[in-house]
Amino acid sequence: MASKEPIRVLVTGAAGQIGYALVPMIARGVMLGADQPVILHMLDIPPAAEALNGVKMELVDAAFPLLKGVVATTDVVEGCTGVNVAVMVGGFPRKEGMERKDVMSKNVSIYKAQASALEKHAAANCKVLVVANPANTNALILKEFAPSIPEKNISCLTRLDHNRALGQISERLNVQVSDVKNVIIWGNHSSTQYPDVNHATVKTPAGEKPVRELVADDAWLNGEFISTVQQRGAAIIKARKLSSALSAASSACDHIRDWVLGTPEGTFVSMGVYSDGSYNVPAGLIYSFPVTCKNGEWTIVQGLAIDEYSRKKLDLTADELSEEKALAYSCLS
Ligand SMILES: NC(=O)c1ccc[n+]([C@@H]2O[C@H](COP(=O)([O-])OP(=O)(O)OC[C@H]3O[C@@H](n4cnc5c(N)ncnc54)[C@H](O)[C@@H]3O)[C@@H](O)[C@H]2O)c1
Ligand SMILES: O=C(O)C[C@H](O)C(=O)O
Repeated sequence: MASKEPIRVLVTGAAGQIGYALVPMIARGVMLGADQPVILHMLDIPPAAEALNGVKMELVDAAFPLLKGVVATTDVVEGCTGVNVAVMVGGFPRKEGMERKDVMSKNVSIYKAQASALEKHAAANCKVLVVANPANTNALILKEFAPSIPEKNISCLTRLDHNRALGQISERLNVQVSDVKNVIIWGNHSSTQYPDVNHATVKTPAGEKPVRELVADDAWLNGEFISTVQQRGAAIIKARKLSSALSAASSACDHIRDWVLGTPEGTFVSMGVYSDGSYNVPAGLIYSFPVTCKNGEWTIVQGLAIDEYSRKKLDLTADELSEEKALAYSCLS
């Protein structure tokens, strides 16, 4: 059987800690499939060039059968040329005690510059995932400064929050995480996000049951559960003195895999995507919605009932994103 053509995957910030966890996952087929050859493009900035070269040496040493080539560069044009998937991790991470807004000005100017490079040099139909914070707003800036990239091709990572929500429910109910599905992260990848279990279910021997019915503790679901998921990034920073890396890398693989290869029938996942006004979320924000994916395209799940409690939470996180958007533009001007 003829083998598939390699897919070129760009990872920016590849010498950083998420990059170090992510590139071996991609080279092993975790992101695009066990039969899909890949060529890795790794981009970082000149102060990280030596470390980046060290990562390249380790990729060679690991002798990954699917890895058909490695481009390790500090030249943004070389990094972006011909890429089919771009995972944008490069930027300055939040440290203990910093608010996400503190990292805004540094990161939005990077995303403005890299938008132009991707627009000019990436493959047509390149799919872009922004991981670096503020993830939704960096993705929005990338979209606005790369007007020829279709908006459906630009997304940001909230799958980590989604997976965190699955993990919390699985621990609480003592069930396999793979038996929990259809949690939703609405809004911003920040502490205003709304982790919603109102449509989530668990596979049980007696069929699928609603999470709310099985947990049978609305005070926990509306209180500690939500704040644990919202604050998980900060809790990891406090514990590790570094922000999450292996879980972020793994969730980035989940995001791209489902986008490219499709979501299982009856399952939805959370992705930060350009709002079309669904669920009365203002158009023109990158907002996390429940989506299904098929044939390489995501579609927002429509028609889910939103109660009054949820409505307020959807609006609160939208308001924060509108403020971030204004702040980002003020940083750029
Ligand atoms: N969306 C999420 O779920 C999520 C989760 C965890 C972390 N993050 C964010 O991901 C980003 C990366 O985190 P990390 O822990 O890997 O940070 P890190 O500091 O270890 O790595 C970042 C890398 O980016 C590089 N870099 C800086 N400017 C760059 C540029 N202009 N072009 C290319 N590379 C550049 C740095 O040299 C560094 O190697 C941070 O913004 C962090 O807050 C997001
Ligand atoms: O919260 C952060 O700044 C880190 C990261 O976005 C995370 O969610 O782990």
